[in-house]
Amino acid sequence: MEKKITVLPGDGIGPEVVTAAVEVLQAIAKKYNHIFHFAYGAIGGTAIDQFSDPLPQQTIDLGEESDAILLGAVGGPKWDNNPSELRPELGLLRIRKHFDLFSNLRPVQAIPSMLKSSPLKEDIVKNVDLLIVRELTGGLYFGERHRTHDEALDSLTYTRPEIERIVDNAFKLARLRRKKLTSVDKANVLDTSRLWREIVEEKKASYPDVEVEHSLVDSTAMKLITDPSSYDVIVTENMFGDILSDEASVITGSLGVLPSASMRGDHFGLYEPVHGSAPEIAGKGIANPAATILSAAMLLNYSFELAEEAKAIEKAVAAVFEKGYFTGDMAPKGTTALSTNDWTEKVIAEIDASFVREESNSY
Ligand SMILES: NC(=O)c1ccc[n+]([C@@H]2O[C@H](COP(=O)([O-])OP(=O)(O)OC[C@H]3O[C@@H](n4cnc5c(N)ncnc54)[C@H](O)[C@@H]3O)[C@@H](O)[C@H]2O)c1
Ligand SMILES: CC(C)[C@H](C(=O)O)[C@@H](O)C(=O)O
Ligand SMILES: [Mg+2]
Repeated sequence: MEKKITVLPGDGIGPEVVTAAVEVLQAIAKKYNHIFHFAYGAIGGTAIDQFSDPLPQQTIDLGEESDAILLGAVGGPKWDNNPSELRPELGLLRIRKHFDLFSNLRPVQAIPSMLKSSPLKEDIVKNVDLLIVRELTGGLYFGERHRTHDEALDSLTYTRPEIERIVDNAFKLARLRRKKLTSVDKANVLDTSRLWREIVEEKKASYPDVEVEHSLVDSTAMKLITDPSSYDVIVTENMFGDILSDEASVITGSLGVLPSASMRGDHFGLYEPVHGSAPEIAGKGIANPAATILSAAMLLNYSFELAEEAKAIEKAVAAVFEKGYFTGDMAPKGTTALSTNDWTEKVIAEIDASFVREESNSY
């Protein structure tokens, strides 16, 4: 298979974790005889520095010409006092909107070897396998806004079609999993949430095999920590999904392992870790690349329908954790943490080794 991937490293640790993921994709291409063309573009703070624009037209054009986008992270203190139209984060919001990537999938799985890295009790996290489906192109992030010296406005709007498409998407995903859908809102206060809840109730009839519950976002935040294994698919609006997904990283022990896929309903997608640019550790070569490597696995699975290759990456990552290799964010006390490069090499070695094993099994 021959495919074109746009790579947008971004800021902070973005370039470090993206380099790791590209190396893993190259290893997969070599082993499975695929050709992946990587075309690099600018986004975020580095794009502001080079082009005075957090999402230059060249970057959009690259994305248009490619089959998928792999992104690192944007943002950092250097640009924190910029005017709102020159913020790195705006590049991310604009690329999501431009490509209509309304469905952001954020899986959270606690694999046994990670359990010791979680501050939560092993009993609580051991069976967690949930998927947050976050609406990504509406809500507060894209509402009418205004700012004067003494007043600021951010508005939260959702239309029926915007809610319908993400809710449908979540029901379909729940069907492929354990068939339980938790819709998270703040319907005791917000009108957008009441509309959201009404639509989930209407849609329920089309998916009679899926069990549905409604849950208020504040108590969901609590239950996500006290009883995370009770969730299968969680569907929610943009801002709630942003907050709950960072919270869910506590289950796995680090933000550095949560991947994501942002989809628009066909095979095209943008893949990025849930975490940000972690400026305080940038340039040190110690960032955890697992989230971006696992995002690359999602890319292979969803955009290229290469399920076996995606599985090979996931298995390799799990095997590296299983053997007790961790970067600093996850390494248990008293153990030596691996650098980003060394940890990535372990993953590539696992991919190579498993491939040799499978090849020899076939004779
Ligand atoms: N998708 C994105 O590009 C994205 C997402 C979130 C935040 N941001 C931006 O990132 C900047 C920093 O934000 P923040 O500090 O609130 O969030 P962050 O996710 O960058 O970092 C939160 C904490 O997690 C740690 N961390 C994150 N990823 C890690 C990794 N791969 N390995 C090891 N440790 C990791 C950081 O060191 C920090 O302690 C801000 O400018 C913010 O706007 C960007
Ligand atoms: C950087 C920011 C705009 C972004 C968001 O809020 O969507 C980030 O936190 C994320 O989770 O991808
Ligand atoms: Mg976030």
